[in-house]
Amino acid sequence: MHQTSPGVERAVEGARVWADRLGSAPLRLAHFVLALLDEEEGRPAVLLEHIGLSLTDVRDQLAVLESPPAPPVTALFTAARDWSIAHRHDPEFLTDAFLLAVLAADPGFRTAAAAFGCSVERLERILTKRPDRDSSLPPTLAPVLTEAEGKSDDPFLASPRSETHAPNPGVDAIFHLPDPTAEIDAARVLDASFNRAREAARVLEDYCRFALDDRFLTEQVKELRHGLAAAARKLPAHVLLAARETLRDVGTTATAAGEYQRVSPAHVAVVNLKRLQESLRSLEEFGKVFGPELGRELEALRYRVYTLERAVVFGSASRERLATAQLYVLLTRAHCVASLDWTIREAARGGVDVFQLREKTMPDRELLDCARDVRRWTREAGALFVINDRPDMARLCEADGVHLGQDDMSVKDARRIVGPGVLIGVSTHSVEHLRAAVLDGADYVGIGPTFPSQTKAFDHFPGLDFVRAASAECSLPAFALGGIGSANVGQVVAAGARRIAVSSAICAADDPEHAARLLKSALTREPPVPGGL
Ligand SMILES: Cc1ncc(COP(=O)(O)OP(=O)(O)O)c(N)n1
Ligand SMILES: Cc1ncsc1CCOP(=O)(O)O
Ligand SMILES: [Mg+2]
Repeated sequence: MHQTSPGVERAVEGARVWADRLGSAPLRLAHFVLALLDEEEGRPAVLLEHIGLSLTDVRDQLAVLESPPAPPVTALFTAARDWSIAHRHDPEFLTDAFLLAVLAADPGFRTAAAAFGCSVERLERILTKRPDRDSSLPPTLAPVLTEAEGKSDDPFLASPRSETHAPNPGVDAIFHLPDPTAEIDAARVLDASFNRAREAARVLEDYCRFALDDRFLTEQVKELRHGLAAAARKLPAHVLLAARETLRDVGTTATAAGEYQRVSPAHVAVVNLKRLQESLRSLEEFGKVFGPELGRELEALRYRVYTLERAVVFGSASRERLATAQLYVLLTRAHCVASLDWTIREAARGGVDVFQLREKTMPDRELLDCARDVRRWTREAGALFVINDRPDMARLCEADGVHLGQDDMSVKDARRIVGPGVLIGVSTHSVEHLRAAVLDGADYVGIGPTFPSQTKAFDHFPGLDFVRAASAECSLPAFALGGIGSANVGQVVAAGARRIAVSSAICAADDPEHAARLLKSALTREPPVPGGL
């Protein structure tokens, strides 16, 4: 009677399912391997991924391989048990030992598996930390190393004798702890936390990609996932695998009350950002048990998640607050044909959603008085009010937002003045500026200058190309500006913009309501471009 683990029992049942699925009358060795790989979090799958194999590729190759009929399952059990006794002093063998037994059960199959990277020797070395190449499986199940394996293109197999026992040479020395219980305990936390962090990052990536349609944030999360994978590779697989006992994990049945409640995709993102931070903190702390390097690397990843959280969470709030804002006007009293309050009233009637007070030379006391007036008039008109350049003024006059250029105060410093509830806009002139603004926590961006402007002189115009690039890049509210009027707004919309900011086209118009209406209808006429500004 063999003592197997539930994972092995599931694999034996799964092998029959694979045989049926592939239309094979005899049960073949490949069917066992396919069944073992069905459990993505199981030891065999983790082991193969650790050595750099793609599970999809391995499955595809196994599915078409004409592998030999399997010997009686008791023979496989015996080989796995003997291996487990020899290496783990435990007759109760686990799925990884069973995988080795299956791969070694037939010389032809062993060679075929080695050719696509699943060499018995290579897997065994990782599981046993042994630097030598000789398999310790019983001779019947462990034929000599074949020619085919030595000639493989696989980097792990191409020069087998130069390879040490793990893909990351030297890590065992670093990670080996003198107390095996401490090693297993710490490794078990790391194994679970890596899985948790990887899963949370995947959920977040899906949110950025499919819910936000945000290419830049999606790439940021993907990079983070790769950073996690790179950190995980610094730990030898045998340390993690030896510690993996999901079936005996007391936490798998304990669920918190809120576990199944998610009110929106944004809520899913927030929960998973927290989950990612918590797992990284756990990784960082327990990683320190194995040395300072891993702790430091994981700490850097955790800080990246905080930045990402700000971009995703603040970004979502800004997207919501500015969801319907399409037409934004920069007001300078001297450029208006009549008074500011009349201009605001008329323009708001024509559909202006946001007004910015842009007074570059007004003395502070006058500016604050003016800003307080504009605050009142914009509130009456039901529009948002932003003040240019000056977070201090924004705070004093209770503006809805402040706008900052590349040479103005940083978002971080402005945030300290205006607090969390005030919108911060940032001028951007390139994709690099745009990416930085997203990570800095901007609530919206200005995109420009697009065309030569009567309001401000420029010597460089990122133009419509930048409008196009920006609309493909990020989901933060973005207003194209610079020389935009009724004559060229169509080109801006065609380049992907759904929001614009203008000054002279409305301030200097005899009929600001009509001018605003023309621009607004150009913005709303076109069907929204997917991922457009
Ligand atoms: C909505 C919007 N976008 C860009 C700007 C330009 O800001 P900045 O580059 O700081 O130039 P000044 O306007 O301060 O001269 C803006 N004001 N608003
Ligand atoms: C301040 C500023 N920054 C980029 S374009 C611009 C002025 C926009 O005004 P106009 O719409 O009159 O060109
Ligand atoms: Mg400025």
